[in-house]
Amino acid sequence: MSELLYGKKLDYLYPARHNEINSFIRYLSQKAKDGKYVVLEGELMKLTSNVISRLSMSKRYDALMEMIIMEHEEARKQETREAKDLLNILLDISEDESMEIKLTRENIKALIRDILGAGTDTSAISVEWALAELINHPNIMKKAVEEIDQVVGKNRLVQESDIPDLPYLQAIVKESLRLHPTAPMILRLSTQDCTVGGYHIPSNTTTLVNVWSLGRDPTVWERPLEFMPERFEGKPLDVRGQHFNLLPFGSGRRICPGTSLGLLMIHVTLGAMIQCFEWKAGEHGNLARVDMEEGVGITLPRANPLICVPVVRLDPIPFQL
Ligand code: HEM
Repeated sequence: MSELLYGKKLDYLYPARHNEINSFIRYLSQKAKDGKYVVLEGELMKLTSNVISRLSMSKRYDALMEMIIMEHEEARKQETREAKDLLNILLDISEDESMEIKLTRENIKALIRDILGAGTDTSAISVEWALAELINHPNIMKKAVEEIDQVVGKNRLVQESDIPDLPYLQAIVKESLRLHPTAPMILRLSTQDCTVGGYHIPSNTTTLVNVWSLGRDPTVWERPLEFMPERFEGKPLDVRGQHFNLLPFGSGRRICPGTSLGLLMIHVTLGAMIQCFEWKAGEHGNLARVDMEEGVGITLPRANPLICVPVVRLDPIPFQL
């Protein structure tokens, strides 16, 4: 990856970046001329997704989305559309005359961009951390695999509808999200003066909630730094914003809208990975454990990528659900 995005190759891709930055500056200068404000977060997101999209596929994000929207619209006319996707649902909403607020094409593109941006990294990194913990805790791994074998068997793949019957897997996911929340800081802006924990917070103040340290608070969690899924067994503690020492998806009005999807993805991906394979740490599968050092980033990545060798556990692998 760094080969691809480094040195000469990066120079080669310069015109696309240059072009996009020019358009961005042009857009800003127009706003300046008109004396209008700019919502920078959205505009910068547009800039970066256009750059990335052009670098990787020679099309601006906007043009790419336009093509995809047009394909969807064509299929909708001919009623040949297959299973619904989010874009189809958003197009349904945008065509609904009875809606109080009209969803524009721009809104649709922005929503899809948000979803792509917020939904991919977080879910992937969560699975990576959870698997790393399991590799380092063979007894917990063994218990999780036994639960899956008992509930699902060996002739079909674990699926979403199995999750309610896999309480130990659920406890593992909660425990991993407690120690490794992929959005370690959440932001809030106070709309009025308030007092939190004895501190006065004036209105219009940006505050950061440190989800990472809430999950490790020794006054709340017993042996907080240990990976112990058992702490959740038989407890009504969940991760959906009701327990303020466990907020991997945030809480309140701005709670992560992808919580359910994210949780489904993590459980099923992790479940299937350990159902079908044993995981040996290291490039040659010869390491006793994997390191758990955290990297730098908004989504709490690992410092070093998790590299391990999958060894088939079920032969044949039951690809059917
Ligand atoms: C393990 C997976 C995920 C984690 C840990 C996670 C975590 C979070 C957190 C902590 C927030 C901020 C919430 C707050 O401020 O209270 C957030 C926001 C958001 N998440 Fe997720 N997320 C995950 C998966 C997803 C998925 C799969 C999607 C979409 C498909 C998604 C879409 C979003 C969006 C659009 C926001 C912004 C919401 C807003 O600003 O109102 N997330 N996420």
